[in-house]
Amino acid sequence: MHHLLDLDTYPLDKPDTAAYAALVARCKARLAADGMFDLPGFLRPKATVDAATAAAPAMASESHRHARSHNVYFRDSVDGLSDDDPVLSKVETVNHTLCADQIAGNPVLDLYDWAPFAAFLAATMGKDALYCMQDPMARVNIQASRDGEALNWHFDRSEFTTTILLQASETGGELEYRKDLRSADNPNYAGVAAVLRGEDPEVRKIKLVPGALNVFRGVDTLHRVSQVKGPTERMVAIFSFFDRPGVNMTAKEQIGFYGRSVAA
Ligand SMILES: O=C(O)CCC(=O)C(=O)O
Ligand SMILES: [Fe+2]
Repeated sequence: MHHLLDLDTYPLDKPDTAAYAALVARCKARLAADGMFDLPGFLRPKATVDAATAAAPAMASESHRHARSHNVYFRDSVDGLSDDDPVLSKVETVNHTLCADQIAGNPVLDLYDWAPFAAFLAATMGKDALYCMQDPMARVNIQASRDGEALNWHFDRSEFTTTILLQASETGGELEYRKDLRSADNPNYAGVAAVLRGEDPEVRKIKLVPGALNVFRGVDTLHRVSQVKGPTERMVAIFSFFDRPGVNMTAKEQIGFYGRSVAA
């Protein structure tokens, strides 16, 4: 893994060392304070460029263009809210997705299947273990956003989101987020509406650098990727982990996310 990852700075391969414990403690503190941590230079510059370059032809020719009008919950209705509640207002998202079965040989798949990666992520999240998905499509996705496109405001369905930016756009493509906007027992609709109106001073913005590992609590951190501007597409690898092994999507889910299914 040394050729792919900066294991001198981030010793994921040495879980029994004080340096590893210190790194995990730092990430946990960042998650608690900011709802997010990022590790610049995690994927080495050459591996980052290689991953983006390897994905580019398939991205141009066979990615799934996913355009949708959605609310922050990706749900048609929410109990207790009328359909015209501002919290349910629709925003537009467009992006282009390559699934794991379309990026064979890409370095990001080697990283995904390297057991210390999941073990490290679990440690930062205070979990006993995390497991790779079995699903041949969903395991790792590479998503591109092109000139004028954005991933709009949403909460994630999974508790944590783990990404590595592979290629930045000239401008735009920043991750905007508002940590701790809701919790399991408080949906905080007024707070959600305030963010959507652009009136929450606690919204923060981070311009990720290519190669940085980024982890955030997407389930209660409202977030979006701002509109990309310029000829270079923003490309990000998204890694899916679960607290149990062997998770697959249903055929319906695959079609919903990717426009095709490989499920039996
Ligand atoms: O592209 C990013 O940086 C964030 C991706 C994201 O929010 C998601 O996949 O749910
Ligand atoms: Fe998200």
